[in-house]
Amino acid sequence: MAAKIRRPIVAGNWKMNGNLSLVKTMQDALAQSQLDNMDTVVCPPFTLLSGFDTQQIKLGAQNLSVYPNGAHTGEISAAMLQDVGCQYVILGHSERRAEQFESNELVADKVKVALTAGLQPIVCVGEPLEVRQSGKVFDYVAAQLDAVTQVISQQDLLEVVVAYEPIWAIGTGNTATPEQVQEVHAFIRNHLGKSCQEAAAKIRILYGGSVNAANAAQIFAQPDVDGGLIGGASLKVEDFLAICQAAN
Ligand SMILES: O=C[C@H](O)COP(=O)(O)O
Repeated sequence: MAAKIRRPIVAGNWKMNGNLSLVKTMQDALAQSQLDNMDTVVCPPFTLLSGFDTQQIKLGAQNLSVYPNGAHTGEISAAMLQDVGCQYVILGHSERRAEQFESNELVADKVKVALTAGLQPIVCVGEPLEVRQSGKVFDYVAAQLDAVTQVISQQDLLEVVVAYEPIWAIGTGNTATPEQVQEVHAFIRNHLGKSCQEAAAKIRILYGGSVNAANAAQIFAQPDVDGGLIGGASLKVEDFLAICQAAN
């Protein structure tokens, strides 16, 4: 396999899980690991963000408000995420698109807010099962990407991380095959290249959807896969470390 020019990332999306005890065990385990050739990012719920030592761990949030600080009850701003040491923020996760009715346009606006604040967005895209069965995966993913590229500059696109997460693979154990993953990742890279050729070469594209310690290495070995966005397995310290090792 040819060496990859892009630095791998593995991000653990805890979703609405975890507690202070898991923060401590994850923090201690990652501090002792020697994952020097990659970026390891933990994305716990907002309430646990300040429990991590950002000297040792890269932190990400799972969402941000499209608004700046002010009278927006229940919202968390980009400035607040920076204040607790976040470098990344997951945006457009399919669970938020479905449960919180986040449109392509709202996700794109949030990406712009994150970039303006100096946070690196991890932008999630990916199709539901019926779209895959109808053969329209590329059209679906292209529309999600285009909403973002229409509102940000080519320079800002270089700071974006994309996560391809087919919805049918999330939390189901039905991991996409390495061939299915590579096919869509190559499409994403090529499609982004139409907006910015430099981005096509440099942008990091993660796969998410039932990645575990057993299947990570084979998925990460695909040429256009630069790491993973990990859900369930990121809550188990040993499994998460094993997945990170596979990327390292
Ligand atoms: O953000 C993470 C993804 O939704 C994947 O979740 P999963 O690893 O539990 O399938």
